[in-house]
Amino acid sequence: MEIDKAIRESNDRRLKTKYNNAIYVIQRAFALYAFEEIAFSFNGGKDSTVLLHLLRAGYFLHKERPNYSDGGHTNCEMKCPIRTLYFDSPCAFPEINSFTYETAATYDLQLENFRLDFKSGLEALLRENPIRAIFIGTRIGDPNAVGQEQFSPSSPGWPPFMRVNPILDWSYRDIWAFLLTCKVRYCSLYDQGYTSIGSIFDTVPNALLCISDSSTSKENFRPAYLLPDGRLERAGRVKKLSPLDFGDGPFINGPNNVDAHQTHTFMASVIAVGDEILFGTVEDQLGPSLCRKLHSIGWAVSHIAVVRNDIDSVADEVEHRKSFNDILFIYGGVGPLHSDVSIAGVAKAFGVRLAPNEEFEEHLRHLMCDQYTGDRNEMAQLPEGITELLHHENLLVPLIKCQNVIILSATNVIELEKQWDCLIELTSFSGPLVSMAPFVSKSLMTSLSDVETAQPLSKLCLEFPDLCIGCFRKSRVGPLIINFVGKDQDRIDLALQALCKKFNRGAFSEVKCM
Ligand SMILES: Cc1cc2nc3c(=O)[nH]c(=O)nc-3n(C[C@H](O)[C@H](O)[C@H](O)COP(=O)(O)O)c2cc1C
Ligand SMILES: Nc1ncnc2c1ncn2[C@@H]1O[C@H](COP(=O)(O)OP(=O)(O)OP(=O)(O)O)[C@@H](O)[C@H]1O
Ligand SMILES: [Mg+2]
Repeated sequence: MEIDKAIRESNDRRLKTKYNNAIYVIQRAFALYAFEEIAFSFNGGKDSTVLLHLLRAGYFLHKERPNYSDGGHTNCEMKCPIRTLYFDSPCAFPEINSFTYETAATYDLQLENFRLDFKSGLEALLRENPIRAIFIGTRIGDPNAVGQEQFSPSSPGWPPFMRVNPILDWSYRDIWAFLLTCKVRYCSLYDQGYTSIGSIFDTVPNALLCISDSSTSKENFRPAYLLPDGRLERAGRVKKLSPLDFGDGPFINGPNNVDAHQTHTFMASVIAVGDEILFGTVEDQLGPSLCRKLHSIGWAVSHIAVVRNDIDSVADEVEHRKSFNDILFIYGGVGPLHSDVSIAGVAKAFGVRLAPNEEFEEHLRHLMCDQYTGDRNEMAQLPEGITELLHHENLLVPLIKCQNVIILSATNVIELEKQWDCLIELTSFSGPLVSMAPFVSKSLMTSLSDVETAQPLSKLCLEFPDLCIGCFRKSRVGPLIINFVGKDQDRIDLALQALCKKFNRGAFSEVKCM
């Protein structure tokens, strides 16, 4: 069988291991379920193309004992008449559509076409025709791979079937090594710079493969297999909104919802991890800096905490804060040292274990070169099932997001600045850090005593519950500064006038710069 032969003859040991593991999963599925009860979810993408050929090889090895005495040349176009599900969509690229249909015909796939969304299509299918297992080309790093294993039952609320993910642990490089080693056809879009293909509305060629021709000012793209860094596979995908990502948080109305922008203020909390800050030997500068940054994009900060380098202290704080805030930032205690417990604390707060994250491991390997200590590198262990890596070309290592917790590796303000800018670029439109209507503020200064101002100010707070009216003084004997913060300039002006009216003219002066 040509696929099996090509891999066996290759010198790529990593590819061989990945291939053997995937074939093992496929054979397990063929042994567990009747052939008629198994389906293959095929959409013409590169991952499902790899899976198709693995299924052909697995089916061949399952059906017949391999016979290499003829050099493996028989069954060159080995068919695999497996039930194949294609969720056809008017938004699919025509190249993807034609590749899917042509490939299905070439290999005798029993194509069942759906013009419905995945869930409704699967519900209709399972009502009519029992299916117990579906092969899917999901890979770690796909947004929907979180929490999945090679055999994962469908999610609650979905019709019941087993999702079989034979290439879950394959990297971008593995995918291309396989397609090129086996010399199989793949969709032509991958030769035009597309590296991951969604709909025509959310997919463009990957800018990292662009070769601009200055003489014609035309843009050309190198083929997908030349992408030097598989971590940026999805750079051509316009990020979609996921209302589930943050439960009732900033996603719920979507970023374009004017109402959400104008009337809501999202809430963030900041957690610093560091015994040194608590000893007073190190001054935390990241917390105040994060507060300013959050304020500048219209977010309110509900709380800053400093906790010890201790898993339970981190876990308690995260657990307590994560449900009351739209986002939590945590920094300090990130790394390979004994005191770096923040990631473990986050895992504990969510009740999940730490598990090796292959994608993250690849980044660390890249970063550390010979210092990297291989599979046992503790830094590559991330909270299982809740971690999403946020990639940006300016970051050597992606940011780690565990549901609504962002783990920052920054240790000083300059590093924080860089991570923040990337985070904003990645998420200010599509979440989690949706930019909100900015805050506006005005400040008044007065030499009136606290006793004189206390009651009128209390009343003012009741009259303007939408504003944050705060007071502070730089010294006990110096002037009192009254700060009005809100999202509506007119309301702030009204509150200022209302306060001034309660006292003699000239009792207050406006402070320009705070
Ligand atoms: C055959 C099949 C089964 C799926 N089963 C589930 C499921 O059990 N739970 C779930 O949340 N999503 C399920 N999905 C949806 C996927 O998680 C994901 O949305 C889909 O692969 C599209 O990825 P995209 O949104 O990146 O295009 C399934 C999709 C397919 C094609
Ligand atoms: N429209 C669809 N019809 C059938 N299966 C689908 C569809 N969309 C996704 N799938 C299944 O989900 C898997 C993951 O989709 P995903 O888009 O991540 O990968 P791909 O399309 O194979 O490759 P690429 O990442 O290059 O787009 C596919 O391999 C396929 O098994
Ligand atoms: Mg795709």
